[in-house]
This record gives sequence, C-alpha cells and structure tokens, in this order.
Amino acid sequence: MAKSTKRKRKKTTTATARKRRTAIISFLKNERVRFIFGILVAFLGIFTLLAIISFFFTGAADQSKVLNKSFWELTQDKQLEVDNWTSTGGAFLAETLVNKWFGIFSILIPFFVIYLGLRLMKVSDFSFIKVLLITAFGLVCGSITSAFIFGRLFPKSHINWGGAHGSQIERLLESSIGVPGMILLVLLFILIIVIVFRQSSMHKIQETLINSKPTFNGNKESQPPIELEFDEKEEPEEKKKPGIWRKLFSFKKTDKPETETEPEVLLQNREQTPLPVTQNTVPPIRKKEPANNVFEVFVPKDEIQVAENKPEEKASPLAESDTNEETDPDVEILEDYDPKKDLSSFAFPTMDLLKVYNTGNRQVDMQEQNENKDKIIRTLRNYGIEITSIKATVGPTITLYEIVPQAGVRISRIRNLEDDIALSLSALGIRIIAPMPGKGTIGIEVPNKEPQIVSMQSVIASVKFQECTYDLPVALGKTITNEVFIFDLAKMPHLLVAGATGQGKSVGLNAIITSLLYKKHPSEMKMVLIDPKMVEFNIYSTIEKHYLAKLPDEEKAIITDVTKVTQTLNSLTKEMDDRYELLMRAHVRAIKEYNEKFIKRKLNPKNGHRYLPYIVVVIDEFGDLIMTAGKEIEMPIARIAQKARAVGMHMVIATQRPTTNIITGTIKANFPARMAFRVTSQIDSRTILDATGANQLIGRGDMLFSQGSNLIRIQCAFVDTPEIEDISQYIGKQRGYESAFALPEVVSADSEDKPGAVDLNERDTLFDEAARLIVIHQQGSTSLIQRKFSIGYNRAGRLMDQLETAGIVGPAQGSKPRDVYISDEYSLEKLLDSLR
Ligand SMILES: Nc1ncnc2c1ncn2[C@@H]1O[C@H](COP(=O)(O)OP(=O)(O)OP(=O)(O)O)[C@@H](O)[C@H]1O
Repeated sequence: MAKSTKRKRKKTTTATARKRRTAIISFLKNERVRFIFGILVAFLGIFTLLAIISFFFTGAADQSKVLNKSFWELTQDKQLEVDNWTSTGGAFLAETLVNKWFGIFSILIPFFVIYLGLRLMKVSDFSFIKVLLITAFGLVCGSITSAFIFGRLFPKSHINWGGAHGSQIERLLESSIGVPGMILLVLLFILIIVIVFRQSSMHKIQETLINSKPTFNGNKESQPPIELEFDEKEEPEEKKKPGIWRKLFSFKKTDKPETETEPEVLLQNREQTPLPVTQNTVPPIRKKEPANNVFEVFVPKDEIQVAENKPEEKASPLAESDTNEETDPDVEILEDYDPKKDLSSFAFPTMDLLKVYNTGNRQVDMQEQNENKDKIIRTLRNYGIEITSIKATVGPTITLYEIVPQAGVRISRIRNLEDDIALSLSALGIRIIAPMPGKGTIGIEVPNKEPQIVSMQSVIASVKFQECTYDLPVALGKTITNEVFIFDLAKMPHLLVAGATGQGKSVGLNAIITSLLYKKHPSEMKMVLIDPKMVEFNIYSTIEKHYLAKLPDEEKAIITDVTKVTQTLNSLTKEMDDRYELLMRAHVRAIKEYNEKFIKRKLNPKNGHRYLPYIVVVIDEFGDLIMTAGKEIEMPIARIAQKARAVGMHMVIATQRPTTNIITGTIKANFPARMAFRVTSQIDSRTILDATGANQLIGRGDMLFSQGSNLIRIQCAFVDTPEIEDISQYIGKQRGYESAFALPEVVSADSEDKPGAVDLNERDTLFDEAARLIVIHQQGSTSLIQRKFSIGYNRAGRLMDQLETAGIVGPAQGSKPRDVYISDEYSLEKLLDSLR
C-alpha cells in the first residue's frame, strides 16, 4: 500500500517536474522573451564597449584604484571615485578585459556580445560560427600582434597592449622564433585577416604573384589571361557584397527592400545592380516608401514570416546558329546598333508630375482594429467556434485578420459564417479566404473605415519598381500587406480587365499605361490605344510621335471608330506574322533574342530586318466592340492573344460587361491574367475569375488579380486625369519621331492586286529619285526610301505603290523587299521619259 502511494507520489513528482521543464523551455523559446533577452545582452555589450573605450582615456587615473581589488570590494567601497564613464563596475571590467585578458583587441568582445543580442532579437542572421571563429582568431592573434608592436612602441602606457594573454605568448614566441620570425608571423596574421574580410584580395595577391613570376623565356604574352577574368567576374561581385560589419549588425533581409532601405543606400544599390538600359534616364527617387502597416493585434503563437528572394526567371538561352545566312560581314565591324539613338536626349517623365497624396503617415486606428477583432472572436464563439490566434494586417483599404481555429473545427463552418461576420461588423465587402493558400490560417478581409488612396507616385517611386528589370513593368498598386505590386506584362502575356461601371477600370488602365511610360523608352515600346468610348484615351494623343502606333495614312492615333478597330487588329495580325517571319529568318525564338542579335548587327537591315519594339494594345470597353462587330473583332483578338507573346505584342482588354457573351470561352482561354474590379453578382465574378470574390469588393480601385489559381487582393494605384495630362504634355513637348509607328497596311480582299488604283499622274516629287535609288540598289525596300530621303513611312509607302504601278517594282512580299523589275539605269530613264 505504502509502496504504491510512494510510486504514485513519485509519478506525480516526475510529471510535475516534466511539466515545469516544458513550461521553462516554452518560456525560453517564446519570441517575446528571446527578444527582451536579446535587448539585455545587446545593452550589456554596449556597456562593455563604453567601458573599454573610456578605459583608453581614463585607465591611467583609475589603475591604482582598481588594481588588485575584487569586483565585490570595488562596488562596496562607497568612497571610491573612478574616472571611467561607466563607474567602478566598468572600470573593473575594462581593466580585466584589456590588461588581464586580450589587450586592446578585447574590444572585439563587446562587439561579439552585441551581435549575440541582435541574433537573439532575430535582427542579425550572420552565421554564429563564423562570428565566433573571427572573434576568437582576432583575440588570439590580435593580442599577440599588439603586444609585439605596441608593447615595443609604447612600453610605459597604462594599457597592457596585448593583455596578459598576448604578452606571455609573444614573449614565448619571440624567444623561440626571434624578431624576424615575429614580424613574419604578424604579417601572416594581417594577411589572413585581409583575405577573410575581402575575398578579392586573395585574387589580387594571386594576380600580383603571377604577374611578377619570373618569365624564363622573356615572353610576357604567353602569360595566361587571368587579369581579364578577375576584372570581369570578381569586381562586380565584390561591389555587390555588403561589408562584414554591415552584415553582422544589419537588419535581416526581407523581400520588401523599399520599406527599409534609406534613399542614399538605395541610390547606391541602383548604381551597383545592372540596370535596364532605360534606367539611366529614369528620374531619381525622391521619396522613401512608407513603412508597412502590418500589425499583429494579438498573436498568442510564435510567428515566423519567412521571406524568400526568388531569383529572376531567365529565358533559356538558345543555341546560336553557327551559320547565319542573315549575317553581313560588312556590318559586323560596326559598333552596336543603338535603338535609342534617334531620341537619345529623351527624358523620362519626372516624379513631380505625379500627385502625392498625404496618406503615408496614417496612424493605424487601434480602436477599430481591436473592436473588429473582438467582434470576430465573439461571432465565431456564438457559433461554438473557438480560435487559438488572430493576427491583423492593415492594408491601405482592407485589414486582413488571419485566424487559427482550434483543432477539430471544420473550415466550411467558418466559410458559411461570412454573412454573420459581415452583419456583426456591419461592413460591406467582407471576404473569407478559407484556408489561406500556403499559410495554414483562415483569412477574413474587412474594409477599413477610412480607406487610403494609393497614389501612383508612391508605387512609381518605390525602389521595387525603379529597380525592376522586367521587359514591360507595371506597378499596379499595393497589396494587403502594403507591398508594391509589380508584374511583367510581357510574361502575363495578355490581361483581361473587368468590373462594373465606376469601380476603377479606367484608372487601372491608366495606371498600367503610366507605369510603362515611366520605364520604357519610345524606341522600345509602342502602344495601340483603342477607345470606343472616345473620351478615355484622348489625353494620350500628345504622345503620338513617341509611343503610339497607327495605321498608315490614318489621321488619329487613338482609334475610336469600330471599322478602324477591325482594320487595326488585322494590321496587328499582319505585323505579328511579319515579325514571326523575321524571327524565323533570324533563327531565334523570341523578340528579346532577335533584338539582341539586331543590336549586335548580326541581322542585316537590307534583308528587311529591323529593331522590334514591344507593342502593347489597350482596348477599353471591348464589350462595345464585340456587340457591334462580333466575330470580326473577337477572331483577331484571339489570334493575337494566342500567338503574339513571342513577338512582343501584348494585349490589355477591358470591359464593364463581364458576361459570357462578351468574355467568351475563346477570350478567356487566351487571357490567363485577369484583373477584376467590383462586380454586382457572383456570376459576373465567376465569369471573370472562375471564382467568387469580385462581388465582395468595395469599389474605388479595390480589385482581385488572378494569374491562374491564386487571387491577390490589391488596391489599385490612383492616377488622376490632370496627372496623365501633365505626363503626356511632358513627353509630347520633347522631340519625337516624324510620325507615329506605322503598322503594316492590310490590303483588303477587294482592293488586292489592284495597283491601278494609284494615279501615276499625281506622282510624288521624289518619284524619279526613288526609282533611281531602287534600281541602283536593286532592292525594293520602303525603309531604304525612308532612310535615303528622310521621309515618313506613309510617304515612302505611297512612293512604293507608285513604283509598283509604274512596273518598276513587284508587289509587296510581307517583310521581304519587293522584286525590282528594271535591271539597269538606262532602261529606267527610258521608262521615266515615257511617263513624263
Ligand atoms: N484606385 C483608386 N483609388 C481611389 N479612387 C478610385 C480608384 N479608382 C477609381 N477611383 C474612383 O472611382 C471613380 C471611377 O473610376 P473609373 O473611372 O476608373 O471607373 P470605371 O470602372 O472606368 O467606370 P466606367 O466604366 O464608367 O468608365 C474615379 O473617379 C475615382 O473617384
């Protein structure tokens, strides 16, 4: 009986001990405890550092008072006054560390302690082992070195330069290897330190040794070309790397550089990272990003947010064909072709053209957040659902509450409570995401009482946008975590925008266009703007000669007429086919490689090759077009959407009628990226996104972005008409091309093969000259005429038509030059005479 009671008691004691142990462990593991402990340790480090620094100045006065006394005696002695800034405790500590331990290099100890503190606070992620080894090496070698050098130079100082450790070992070493040996040893220490801190110095040493190697045959040229390799590979890497101290004490890296980096540092970064070619003239960043409003209202559990920096995806390089029949050996010796040369002085719009909305320093309404939190918890509790944690992330217009329900709660139960939560919070636009993809929580999005405007200025000026190297970068707005949301239109590759009227579509389209205007040089991108509403895109007419593309002989570059839309889309289809042919002849698969080859002058313009700018087609209200022109519009849109990605043509189409007769299966299948503003019904939301959610948005630029499976809620950046006007004026005032980018003429079925339509009695004044040029060069190329006479594409095209009618050249052959029917100048002069 007694035995069993004893056993029982023992069991309970072990259980209690185990419980206590787990409680202690979980207490120590608690993030807040670690953080506070970290601060304590870091402060201890700073105190020690102060004590040591002060010791260097005040140590002589304090030495007699501190020497041979224990810490206890010192602190008890009320009469004792020391000069050290950190009083008796500091004086004792410094005396011990410097004079009794490792000399002046003891200063590494407080740095190590500060690092430990920061590590506990999860602020520094530098390797512990590395820091420990560096500190230990520094202490041992540093103390020996300083004992050897400073001990000789200043023997009478109050500082024991190498400490007891350094002095003793130095004495021992000196007696065994002598002074020359000691000098060599010190040099060795210095060398090791330099190599540890700067890897490039190792290469420099290698380089120096190789270069100074005696050349027995006296032929320097036979040396291996190591120098070039270092110059190319090592230097930039070294530049990019932050110094060891910065790494040691810097904040941990996150994927939100724009929120944490000071402008100065950012500008430095801009210099260091290879920027896209357009960057050199991109206006400077003037504004620091506002800090993220991510607040944990109440988090009982440890939360670690791991931010991964994904490397940029790169297109797989294609094998260059060895035998390239397009290569012209004559032009290969020329310097690279510069597409921007014609408008080399072009200046990108400046940041002050965009309006700054005074919303950056908004304080989070903690009362609102707490009320919402309590209401959510209460509502769930009313339905018998308990949660273990709730966290709030305050976005510009929405707050995301992430909850973790207790084990055993069915997710579908919470999902079904959407309306009840909305009722209890008396708010519209509540969306429940159950579960949050990849997070293990359930998200409840609640609109803020006072929504913020995300200004276009704040997203364009963000480092993320300024430094992004996308082909067609678009800064769309800010996510729920206040991060700037950027995507590459070239990768989408086409975008469908939908939403009920007045919910922010036009602003969204303007945000896309504005982003592109801030990043792409006129030579790199052209836009086709189609606007059946006739009012939306009119403000862009001033940038016609810089950025717009239009049909030859067309007066306006902004297309508003439905018949012209069909022609333009057909012309774009032709441009697409022409581009494909050019790509095929250049043996490349995509526009980027094609342009690279063209820039390197590996493609001969005489063979019809040309630099290909990206073409972005933006259609506002394409629903109107489908209603009036039906298949005539839908088919070319679908064709371009299916194929045009590789040749750099991308479409953005918008509609306020997200119904299945407008967004047809064909359109949907070819527009994988979707932007949905608020719509009125679940069915509309499904039509756009294949999911509900757009019907729960709150409007005014609140939107869902989908690129396949995941939906991202974004507050679209707001850009107002006056801002766009200013930007367009700024660009329009600068020197542009002679005319808008000419899209290829499409010969309609009935006028095909009827060159007789051209009246030879009204020949261009340059007709004779152009005929001679074509015959001399034996090349029926419109661009040749354009170049030689410095005339626009339209006039050159008309001249070519007249030459065709006169029988000098053959019919157009896509992007290939036309055949020349007259072989010599004599025959040509005879023909010209007959025309007079
Ligand atoms: N991102 C935004 N931030 C703040 N307010 C916005 C935003 N987008 C739109 N709004 C507000 O909503 C109004 C309507 O926006 P917009 O003209 O873009 O709507 P729309 O969907 O294009 O309408 P419609 O189809 O009738 O042209 C704007 O005048 C503006 O006041």
